[in-house]
Amino acid sequence: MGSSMSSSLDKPAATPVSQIQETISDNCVVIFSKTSCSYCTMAKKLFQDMNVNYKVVELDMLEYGNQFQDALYKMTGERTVPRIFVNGTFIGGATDTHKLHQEGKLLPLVHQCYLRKK
Ligand SMILES: N[C@@H](CCC(=O)N[C@@H](CS)C(=O)NCC(=O)O)C(=O)O
Ligand code: FES
Repeated sequence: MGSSMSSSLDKPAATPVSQIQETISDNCVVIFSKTSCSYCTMAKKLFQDMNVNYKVVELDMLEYGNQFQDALYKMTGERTVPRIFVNGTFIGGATDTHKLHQEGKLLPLVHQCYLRKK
């Protein structure tokens, strides 16, 4: 499963927003998470159960994680975790993502991204 940490995210966050934008354009599914957060674990499990690869950024493992949370606040209106992006777009937190999945809308978004990258 794609759960490796990016070293490019583990340095002074001069432009955290652009680093986040790069990460979400490089990966179909990105979960900004904390290792201590069970909502985050549930969100990861949702994608695992769908056999969908995701990139996870564990903000509590990054020296500048706080700055990334500030950037996520600017981009999404909340600095809570998880913050989940699919196909380059913010889809919400854990609750929103589970709801999208229940409505059958999550997998189509992931597939759109796969098709785009072919
Ligand atoms: N309904 C939101 C709840 C998000 C939330 O409250 N997250 C808490 C942890 S479970 C949080 O981010 N607290 C602030 C922090 O960790 O910086 C979701 O499903 O994502
Ligand atoms: S579930 Fe409590 S920190 Fe996220």
